[in-house]
Amino acid sequence: MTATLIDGKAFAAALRARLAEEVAGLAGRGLVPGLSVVLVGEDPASQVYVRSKERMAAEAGMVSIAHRLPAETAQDDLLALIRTLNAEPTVHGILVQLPLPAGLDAQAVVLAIDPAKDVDGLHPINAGNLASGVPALVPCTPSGCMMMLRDRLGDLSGANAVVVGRSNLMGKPMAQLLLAANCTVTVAHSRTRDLPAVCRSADILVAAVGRPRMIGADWIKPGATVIDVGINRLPPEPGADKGKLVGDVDFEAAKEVAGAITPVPGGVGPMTIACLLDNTVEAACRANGISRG
Ligand SMILES: Nc1nc(=O)c2c([nH]1)NC[C@@H]1CN(c3ccc(C(=O)N[C@@H](CCC(=O)O)C(=O)O)cc3)C=[N+]21
Repeated sequence: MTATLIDGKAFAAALRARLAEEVAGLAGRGLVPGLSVVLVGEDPASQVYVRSKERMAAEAGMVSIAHRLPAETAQDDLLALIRTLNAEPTVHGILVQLPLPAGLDAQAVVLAIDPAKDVDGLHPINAGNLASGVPALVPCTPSGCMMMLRDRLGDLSGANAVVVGRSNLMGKPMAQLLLAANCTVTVAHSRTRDLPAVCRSADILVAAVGRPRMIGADWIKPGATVIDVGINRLPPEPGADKGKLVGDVDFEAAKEVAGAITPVPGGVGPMTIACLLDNTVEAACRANGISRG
């Protein structure tokens, strides 16, 4: 069996095209959605993502401003920037790129963000609303995964979904969204007993552990839908300057067993950025009392 490829890159491009139309309509009414991305330190991978977010926001007709701060930035200075962005009416979305350099308290920074501008959906108000079934700003990566699952499977009711990974940014909100879609949800992690057997019970398998190619073919139920959230850079081959980007799933092996699978790159990553733009439009509309169609 050879799996259907879930083309996140194409899906994201279509979503961004729809957003560009919506943004053009909003701009005609004098509202230009604005996103501020805060990047502390010089992590090269983070710099690539932040540039990509800026470019795609601009292509969708939105304003995106990156704030680049040195790794030695003091906690109070970072909090002061967040407070300035909270008070700035042209900024509708604030994203602080994680992880922060050592010495900075990410929890305190997230708490300082106005929940209405928290386009990462990390503030406890948004996380709590999601868990309570109240409309919330939902973390971008899980939203992108849900869009691809709904597109592929339609109704998810009754499906056995296994999420491997329990981070606040991905595993936990993913589990909440799957639960809200009436799946039977298992959240597995590094201490789970017999992880391969747990994964093999999944009709929907979402891998978000950050271990390159950990999930092999024999961990996958034949015909399952596999969403690979991992973005792992392998060490470069001799002579190459950049290592290969791989997921948490051994794609070449898994595609012979799964019913459908997302590739890395070109799967969840591009959807994350498109959903970030969607959240920014959502925040801008809510701030201005505009209901989206
Ligand atoms: N507060 C916060 N929110 C985030 O959402 C967040 C973060 N911090 N810190 C870093 C991670 C990483 N992340 C990615 C987004 C898009 C791609 C992406 O588009 N990847 C391309 C390939 C990019 C490449 O070639 O390097 C793809 O998968 O096709 C990757 C990674 C968001 N993150």
